[in-house]
Amino acid sequence: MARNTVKQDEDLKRRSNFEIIKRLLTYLKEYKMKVLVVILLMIYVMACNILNPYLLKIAIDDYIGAKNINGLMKIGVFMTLLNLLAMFASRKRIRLMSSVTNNILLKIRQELYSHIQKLSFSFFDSRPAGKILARVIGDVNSLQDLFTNSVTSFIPELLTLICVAVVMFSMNFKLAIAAISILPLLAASMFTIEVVSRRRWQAYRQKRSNTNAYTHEDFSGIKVIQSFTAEKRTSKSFLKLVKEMMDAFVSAVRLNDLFWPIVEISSGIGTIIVFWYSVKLYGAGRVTVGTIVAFIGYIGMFWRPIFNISNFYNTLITNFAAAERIFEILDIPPDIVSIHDAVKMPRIKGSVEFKNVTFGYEDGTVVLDNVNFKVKPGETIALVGPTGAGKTTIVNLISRFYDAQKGEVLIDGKNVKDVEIESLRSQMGIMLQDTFLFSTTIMENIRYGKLDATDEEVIAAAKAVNAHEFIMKLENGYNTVVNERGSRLSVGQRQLISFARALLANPRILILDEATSNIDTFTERLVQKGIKKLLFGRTSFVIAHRLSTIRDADRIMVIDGGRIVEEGTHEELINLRGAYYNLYMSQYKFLNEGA
Ligand SMILES: Nc1ncnc2c1ncn2[C@@H]1O[C@H](COP(=O)(O)OP(=O)(O)OP(=O)(O)O)[C@@H](O)[C@H]1O
Repeated sequence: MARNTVKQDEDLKRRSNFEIIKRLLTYLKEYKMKVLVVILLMIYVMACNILNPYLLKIAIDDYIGAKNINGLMKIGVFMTLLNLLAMFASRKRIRLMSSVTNNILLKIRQELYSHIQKLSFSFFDSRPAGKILARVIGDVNSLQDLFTNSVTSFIPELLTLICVAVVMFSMNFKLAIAAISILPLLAASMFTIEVVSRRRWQAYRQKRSNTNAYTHEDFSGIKVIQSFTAEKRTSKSFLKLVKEMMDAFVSAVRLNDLFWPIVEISSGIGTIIVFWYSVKLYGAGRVTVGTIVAFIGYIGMFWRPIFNISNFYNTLITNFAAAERIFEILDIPPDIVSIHDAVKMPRIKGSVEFKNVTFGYEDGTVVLDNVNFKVKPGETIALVGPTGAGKTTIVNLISRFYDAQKGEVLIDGKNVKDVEIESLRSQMGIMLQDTFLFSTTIMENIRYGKLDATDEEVIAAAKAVNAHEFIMKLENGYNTVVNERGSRLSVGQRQLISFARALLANPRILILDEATSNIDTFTERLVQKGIKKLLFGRTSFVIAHRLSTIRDADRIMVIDGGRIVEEGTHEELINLRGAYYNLYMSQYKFLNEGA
């Protein structure tokens, strides 16, 4: 998948209008009864609007002229009731339709959210989080107008248009043809605008997404920005992105502004044609004055729905780009999925084997090159090697975050591709270097390891990894709320909490990317003890940075250039005087000896 950055526009496949409309309509299907009621209510309101002038005409001509107070009262009461009802109908329509729209938006958002959660790491590798956020929030919001006002008004407007056209054609065929003669020209102009406008709206959304992604990235990295006093530079980049977004918006809106003049001019020309032709027909004695007067009246009624339908079309174009962006994500198939007849992974005993595994993140690159190893249940493996060697990649394949291009990854003799992903991952504990804590209480953060754990179980896990003591010293103990990512805690404290979380999950295979950060000796001891407790009784892979962890491991695998270059215990490898020895001499000995 091509990689996208915050400042770069995304590539989007263009879809046909028909495809988008069809797909949007599927969301309305579930609410067809409600939508029908909304349409009927709208038709009622429109009929009232059409009837009002007629009733007024009767009141003036038949009752006021004839001084018929009784008749006038009756028609007055009738009109009041009719319009009161129309008012209620309008309110009901708005409420009903906004509830339908909100439900649809909720559904689309949920669909997007749960779909994105199923997508593999490679999807997230390929685009910044802010751009994903822009689609789930911004683009879905854009559909609101489309559903609330446009979809339902389209049908009544079309009906009105058809009714008026039928009346006009039945009154005088030739005049009716004259009245609609301008329509093909109008349709052609609209179509031309649509093609360009759609592209411009898509460009605007791309720019908006870039700004969103940049802001997201910027605020996530605000500490780095401030510590390198890069505020001015980032502000400049932000301004540039915002300006690009604004320009794209202006360019799209400018085109939209052409819509109304075109419709107005067409309506004007249409009316002039009817006038001119009526005079001609009247001169030839082929039409009465009454017909001409009625026709002029109907021309107005004919153009109003055209105005409204054009408005609908305009909204459609403006928001098609959002729909396109939403559907694009929904249509990305997750590439790491359970196969059709996947079996549930039984309780894992813990043997792990790599058989001729070759893997690259992108086509044509090789990160792991024909890797082979076997690990027995309960063994602790320390993965060491220079940066970029492929250590994280190995553990990524064990958890099946990516699939190997060649070879097999076997757990208890079963290929990870043949088992249900959930049953596999639920038995694995993955602890990343950068401990991720959510902005909630410490209790809830630990409970993340086992959602149904009782408070007592949470506390027991915290005690086991020596986290209890420091937690109790916090102002609200386990109910202390940590900031986003846990930034109010020290690195060591965050690690201890993540150990408790992992211990609570009680995984059969543990993957630990050991943090490198220096912490005070006291916390370091606690962390070391915590690690020991965690590793006990389960197969573990530790991307090790502490000499103590490496020494305690049953086996050390030295990875370099995507291959296992040495394997053995600390002593064996030191005696070998090879890659590990060199690594040890250059890194671990001096950095970790004191730990
Ligand atoms: N998501 C990714 N997409 C593309 N390439 C990647 C990705 N993750 C890692 N790589 C590349 O794969 C190679 C191995 O990376 P890996 O993260 O496995 O190294 P590592 O041994 O864990 O390094 P470190 O000790 O620095 O964490 C590196 O060249 C890296 O640039």
